[in-house]
Amino acid sequence: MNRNWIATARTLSEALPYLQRYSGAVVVVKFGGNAMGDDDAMAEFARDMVLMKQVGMNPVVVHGGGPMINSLLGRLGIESQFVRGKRVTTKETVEIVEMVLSGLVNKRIVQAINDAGGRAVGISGKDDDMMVCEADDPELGFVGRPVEMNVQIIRDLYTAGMIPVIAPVATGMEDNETFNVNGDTAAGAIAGALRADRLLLLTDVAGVKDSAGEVVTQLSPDQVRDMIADGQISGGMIPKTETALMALEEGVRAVIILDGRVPNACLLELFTEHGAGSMIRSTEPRVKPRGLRQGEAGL
Ligand SMILES: Nc1ncnc2c1ncn2[C@@H]1O[C@H](COP(=O)(O)OP(=O)(O)O)[C@@H](O)[C@H]1O
Ligand SMILES: CC(=O)N[C@@H](CCC(=O)OP(=O)(O)O)C(=O)O
Repeated sequence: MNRNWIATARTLSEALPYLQRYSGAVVVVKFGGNAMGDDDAMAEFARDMVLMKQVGMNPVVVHGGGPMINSLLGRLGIESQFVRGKRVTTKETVEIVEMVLSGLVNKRIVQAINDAGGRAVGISGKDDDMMVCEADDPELGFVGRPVEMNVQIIRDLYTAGMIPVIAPVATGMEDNETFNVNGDTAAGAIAGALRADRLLLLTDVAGVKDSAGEVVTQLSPDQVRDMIADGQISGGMIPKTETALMALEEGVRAVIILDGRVPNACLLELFTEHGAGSMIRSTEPRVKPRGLRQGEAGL
């Protein structure tokens, strides 16, 4: 018998406890612009989402698209400026941001998931007033901080068999303003409001690294706070880990920061003993299941 077939059968068999464990689980996946890569990488990500849905999980995709916004702004002769990881967003820029995120990037992901056999529906925080924001910081202009979440639309979509794909653009409380929301912030707010079982933050590093450059596979919120305080966590990893802490406080069971450029990163994390990246959670250590009865909670 072909050895590859035997290995494939074993891999499927080994995935059984994880498939049981995650049946019905809500998994919010933040797909950052840097993790998106080329068409092949996009197609692979889409297949992972469709597989998760097929085996009974409820994936919810929240995407970024910072590099794509930079590119269009550059072509228009507008310089990109960031303060503490967030884009300074003028009234003019916010139009470009919405065009790129709700248009180009959102529909590219929707199309890839549909091509892989799923049923993706693209929305932004504006749809059904899902995410209502106020200004984050006057220095940043039209950058929003979510203050009111109405996530029933997301539940309706995944209950009906669809995969929601969400652009981090939102409505303001007054004057019909449009706000640009950092993708990590939006994913954390959505995962928190859904009380998601998992929040996966796909980025372009292997995980949270310590001062020796080693990925720390398991972290408690206190360890994360210490690493921010002593400078081991810096730059773009600060808003990411702060988002993780906030999501945990709101009831998300665990947050994983992982490298989205690794093939099948989400499947590797969810369906193998190996796991991937850095898991941040409050209580028990990272225990992998030995085999659960159908319907038994194991998260
Ligand atoms: N302790 C750390 N572990 C890993 N990455 C870190 C750490 N501290 C700072 N970083 C930086 O954070 C970056 C990830 O944040 P960012 O570039 O904003 O990601 P994304 O664009 O995917 O949202 C890494 O590329 C790395 O340069
Ligand atoms: C306020 C703010 O910074 N918004 C981000 C939204 C996109 C994003 O977060 O994209 P990545 O996940 O690819 O970085 C921006 O304008 O770039």
